[in-house]
Amino acid sequence: MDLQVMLKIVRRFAAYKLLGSVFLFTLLIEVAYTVAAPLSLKYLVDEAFTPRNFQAFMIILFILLGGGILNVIAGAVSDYSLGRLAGEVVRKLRTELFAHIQLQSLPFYERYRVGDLVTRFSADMGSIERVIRGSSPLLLKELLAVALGLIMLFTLEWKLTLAMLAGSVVMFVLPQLVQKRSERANREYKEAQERFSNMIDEMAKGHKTIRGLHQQGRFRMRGDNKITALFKTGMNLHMSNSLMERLPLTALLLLNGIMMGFGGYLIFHDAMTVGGFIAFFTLFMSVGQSGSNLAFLIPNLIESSISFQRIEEIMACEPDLPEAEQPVSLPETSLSLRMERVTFGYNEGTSQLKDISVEIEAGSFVAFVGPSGSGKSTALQLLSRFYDPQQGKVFIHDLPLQNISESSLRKRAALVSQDTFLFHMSLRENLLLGSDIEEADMIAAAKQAGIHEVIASWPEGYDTWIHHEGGSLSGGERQRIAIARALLRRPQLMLLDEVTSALDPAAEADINHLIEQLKGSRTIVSVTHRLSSVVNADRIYVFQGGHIVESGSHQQLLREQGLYSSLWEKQHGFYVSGDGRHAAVKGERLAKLPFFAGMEPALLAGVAELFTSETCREGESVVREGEEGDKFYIIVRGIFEIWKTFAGEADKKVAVLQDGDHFGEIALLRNIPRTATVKAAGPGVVLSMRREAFHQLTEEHPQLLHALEQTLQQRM
Ligand SMILES: Nc1ncnc2c1ncn2[C@@H]1O[C@H](COP(=O)(O)OP(=O)(O)OP(=O)(O)O)[C@@H](O)[C@H]1O
Repeated sequence: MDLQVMLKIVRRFAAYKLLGSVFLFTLLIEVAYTVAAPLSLKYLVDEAFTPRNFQAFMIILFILLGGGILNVIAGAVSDYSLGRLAGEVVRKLRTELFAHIQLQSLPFYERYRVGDLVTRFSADMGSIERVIRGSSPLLLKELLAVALGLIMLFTLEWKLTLAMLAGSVVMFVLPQLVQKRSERANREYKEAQERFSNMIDEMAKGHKTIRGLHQQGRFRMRGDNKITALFKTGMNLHMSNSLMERLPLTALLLLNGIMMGFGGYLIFHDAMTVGGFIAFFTLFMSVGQSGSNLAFLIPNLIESSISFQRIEEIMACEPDLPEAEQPVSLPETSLSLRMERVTFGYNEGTSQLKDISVEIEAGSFVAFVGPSGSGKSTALQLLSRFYDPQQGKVFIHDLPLQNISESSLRKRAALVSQDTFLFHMSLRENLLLGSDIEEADMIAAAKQAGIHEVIASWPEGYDTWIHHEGGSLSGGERQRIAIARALLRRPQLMLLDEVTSALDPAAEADINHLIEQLKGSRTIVSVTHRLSSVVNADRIYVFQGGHIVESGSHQQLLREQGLYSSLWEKQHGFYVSGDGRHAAVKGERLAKLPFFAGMEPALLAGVAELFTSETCREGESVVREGEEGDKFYIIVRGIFEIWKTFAGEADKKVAVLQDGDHFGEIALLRNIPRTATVKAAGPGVVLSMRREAFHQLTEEHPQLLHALEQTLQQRM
């Protein structure tokens, strides 16, 4: 056990001086009584029973009885003071840990997973509490009992006590030898618990994906492995603890032998009375019992000191985004933004943003667009200070972001992200979040976000209880609730991350209309992959590979014929119904696919008719790795992730596709198993064409087949 750790624990007790003193004083009375009681035997036998002295008997009895009553009262006071003391110490530790975790930002939550933190609050705090309430008072009691008992033993018969002490060294030396092993076993068991909790958390949160990708078997296997690890580390811990507990008991047997032998010798040589031996024996048994109780406590103490160290490890994490020493507040006007030569990477050695500069005027509507993974959302996270840049600076209203007080920033700026989190409380509470906003304002915000009618149609309306982080709501509903939640706080700065990605075209048009209305009075930065949403933006920044490669208005960017214009072309040429359930593609759009390039328009119009529209739910797999492929797909709306299995590793997301992308064209040629799984990250609409339908066409127009063969050969 680390002495430093023990000192830190003791220091926590020292903060409660009065309670601590009362506890120690009453404990002393209890121990003194326990130790002195066996001594009465010597006087009972030698002074009262043997000489048949009734008066001495009555005095001893009276003293014993008085001491007993005092002992009972001291015990009750000791229990109360300990209860309060332990409660206060644990409460303070919990509050400090909770507050400290709240100070942390995203990098901390990426380092520590849910299970890591939950285990610290549950198992680790539990073990510390158990030790504070149970083991540490026992430890003190037994230590005092051993110390006082030894003094008494010395007064009774010092030679015998010395002989016993020499023997009892074994009692304490042996457990020391296994202590390191026990500490290691303890740490390993706690880490195994942590890993298991993390897996349960992942399983609960990802149950849709697990089912969607048919991963139950693999998860069961991972679960079995983790349970087996818990079993093995638990067994190891049990064995090392048992060993620690057993060693002193074995040593006690040895000591009994010494006492009988040497004690008998002293009696036979008239160096000790029988009463003295009985008192010595009884007292020694009590001291021995206290000594072995101490040994039983050691595993508990080790466990709690490891738990304490694990909590200290969290407490030692400095917040990644500290508040400035003299933070400034943002004014209540619309706010300008600036990023100056910002470079940022989530991990050391990587850069997701490379030397980017952005200038956003107060009250303007600015969009960040670009391929998936190009860094748009990262830039938004930096603007809302969920991370600090590694190089360069971010300014709001010409104030360095790092100098702005967190409370002012969160009040004036609202980030609406893709992963809306809804709390386990009523919808009303989820919207208001403790603020005293009027009901009418809440409803107005919900109407603006286009969610009021949906909520009003639910039997319990705004009092509907939200379960599973809002998992039973559709992605679009969650997104609109998040927009309403942001709107009703009337922020001057709205940072929107793919807020329309889960909405149908009609709802998307409403939100775009809302943005149009809001701009001017607020500054709006919108990250989106859907370019039709940003045609009216004052300025569009186009991201690629962490750089800003183009910027300007929609018309300017189209004229530049660069990345923006090619993305725009890719996303156009589709027809989508207002409810987003039906889609069709125009022949000229198909001409942009490499294998249809150069085809006659009439022929492409025929190909376009072969497509049928399919809608996909969030988490649904459109194609599954290993399954027979017989369809080719074009994404009309939505974000789709490509997942691949790698032997001996967890499945990996290898790419993300979005509006206008296509996949699975090889299925038009031959029947080979799919090489990856394509899963909808949110609601989506795709157009699909079956191989048989395509082949009917290629029988009449064999050049189609030839073109496709050629393109695929080039790509493979
Ligand atoms: N928390 C994170 N830790 C490590 N890497 C991350 C993290 N978040 C994003 N990335 C990586 O940073 C890069 C940029 O991601 P970002 O989300 O900013 O891109 P994006 O352009 O917004 O794309 P998308 O539209 O797909 O969200 C990607 O390669 C992504 O994998």
